[in-house]
Amino acid sequence: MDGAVELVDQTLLPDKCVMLRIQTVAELVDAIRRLAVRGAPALGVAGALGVVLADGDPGQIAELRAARPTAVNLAWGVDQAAARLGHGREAVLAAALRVRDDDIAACRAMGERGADLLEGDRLRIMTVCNSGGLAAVERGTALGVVQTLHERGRLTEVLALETRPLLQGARLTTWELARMGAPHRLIADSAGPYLLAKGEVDAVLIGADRIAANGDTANKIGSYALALGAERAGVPFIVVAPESTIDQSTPTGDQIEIEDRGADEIVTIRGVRVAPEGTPALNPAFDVTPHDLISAIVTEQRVIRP
Ligand SMILES: CSC[C@H]1O[C@H](OP(=O)(O)O)[C@H](O)[C@@H]1O
Repeated sequence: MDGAVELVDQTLLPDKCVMLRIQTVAELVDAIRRLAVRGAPALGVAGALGVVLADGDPGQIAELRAARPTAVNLAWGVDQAAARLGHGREAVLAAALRVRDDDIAACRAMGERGADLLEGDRLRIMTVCNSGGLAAVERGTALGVVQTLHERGRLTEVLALETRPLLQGARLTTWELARMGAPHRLIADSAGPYLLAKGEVDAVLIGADRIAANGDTANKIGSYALALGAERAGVPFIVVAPESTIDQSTPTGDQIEIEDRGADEIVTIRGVRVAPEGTPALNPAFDVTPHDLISAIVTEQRVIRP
């Protein structure tokens, strides 16, 4: 890190792969808020590296830590680096790079553990949003399990929800699956529960933004609907997330703050208005899946049965 944080501007994918060179906390906060960088583990790494850019300024560190509320990883990553502030810039940088390197190792371990957990040699996997390397550093969480299954020759296909309103599935997950050569089809969000009911899916794999102490899990809006559909269809519903996403200080999902991202993302698609001018909208960016609808939580260290 030569005084800058470099990251892919995910708002431009899949059309353009452009690297952003971030040199100030203000630039990083903006990138986080507009989802140029997004995904819980990636936010943790960005937050940790952002503490180096803050150069000890407590106001900038506080603003960085609060840039998005739901993914616990952002605050956790900031805290990991900030804990070394009294030991000089090099110590803070070393802590931030450790967050990055630990995430790389964690995603590979989750991929292995998740693939080992699943039974069957020709698996049809459904997923929502994006939980690949773009949402982490490399390989990702739920999509890291998909990549491991693919590498082991055990993947039939991925059914990826487009993931309205910001289309992380349509734009990012398909882009990552195409790059890894994994067979996939894109579906409308509302087709997910129906295809589960039709027996088209062997397992649902999702990432997570915050896992409460009782296992209730906040993830992209639409996850809860898949959990309900999976439960009724008797299909395993598996959360894949690093230990840093588990928040023991939050007792249940009721205490998880769900980010509301405003009406514009609902009434427009990529800048084109799709509802009458002035249409009011509600835009919770996440929902909470109760622990009793979750078959297993796979981390880099263990499989948890909530
Ligand atoms: C690997 S966890 C990624 C997680 O973050 C996403 O949210 P956003 O795109 O708003 O950052 C989504 O909830 C994914 O499951």
